[in-house]
Amino acid sequence: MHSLDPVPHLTRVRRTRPLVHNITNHVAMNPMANVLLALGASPAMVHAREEAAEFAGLADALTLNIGTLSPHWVEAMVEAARAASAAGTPWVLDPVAVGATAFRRETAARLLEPGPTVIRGNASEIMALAARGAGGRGVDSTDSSEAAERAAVDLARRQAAVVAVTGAVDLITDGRRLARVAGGHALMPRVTALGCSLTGVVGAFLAGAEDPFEATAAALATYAAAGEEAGKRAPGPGSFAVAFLDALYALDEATLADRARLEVTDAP
Ligand SMILES: Nc1ncnc2c1ncn2[C@@H]1O[C@H](COP(=O)(O)OP(=O)(O)OP(=O)(O)O)[C@@H](O)[C@H]1O
Ligand SMILES: Cc1ncsc1CCO
Ligand SMILES: [Mg+2]
Repeated sequence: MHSLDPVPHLTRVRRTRPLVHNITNHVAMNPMANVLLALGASPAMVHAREEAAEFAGLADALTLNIGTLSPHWVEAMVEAARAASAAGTPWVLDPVAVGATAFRRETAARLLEPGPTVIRGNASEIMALAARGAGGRGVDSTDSSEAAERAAVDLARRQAAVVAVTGAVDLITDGRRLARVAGGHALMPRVTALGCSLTGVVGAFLAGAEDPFEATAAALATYAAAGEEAGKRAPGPGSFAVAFLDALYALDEATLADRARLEVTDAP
């Protein structure tokens, strides 16, 4: 068992206020920007092909999400990914519903090429991506994160990337280490784009981090702690969405240290 303290990572994000460039889906655009602001990062949603690569070169981190694709956006994403990789800027791929259609599979394959720092998806998405095949029904997971453990470790090794699988328990692996983050709240998957927004939070934690595996696990532990706090106050998804932003904003280092349920072992 290795130890991993998420607190210094949250401190770094709030101190440095990283500029996070996101090309995300139409559903996530607003909630994701609000989540990043509540966290203490600076979001920018910049998707035109004419400027995506240039902006990726300025940002502290980039995140790409294939939730509501169109051909123009795909080219913007590919160019932004190449620019980030060339500049040594960390970037995250969120392969929304990748198993559902050929367009998504082909786009994900093109985006794996320039080498994401982190791949963050739900269990069905990570299993489909690892198998290079179909799987899952849509944007919601039909599998548990435990079922995706082997796929996550294999994908991390094949891509030389960190892979994060979210669900009731989150898994994070770099192919060598495996972290489990418990906590969060059952209302989290009942609010749209909370996973997409988490992808932005992972981007914020990657900015200036030495170890992307540790930074990703810290991001997921922070998210789970905020979700747990929000769940104490919200009776349903509508109020949960608001309570979650407030909880993320209010989350202090002592509460994170107290709430974080994070364990790290060797990957199987
Ligand atoms: N049953 C659950 N209990 C606690 N936390 C959960 C549960 N399911 C998901 N979460 C948390 O919700 C967040 C989003 O994960 P989820 O797997 O729902 O992403 P997603 O499917 O990509 O979401 P979306 O596509 O709607 O943005 C993560 O922080 C995860 O830990
Ligand atoms: C609902 C939905 N449809 C495409 S993207 C998205 C946001 C959650 O992934
Ligand atoms: Mg998702």
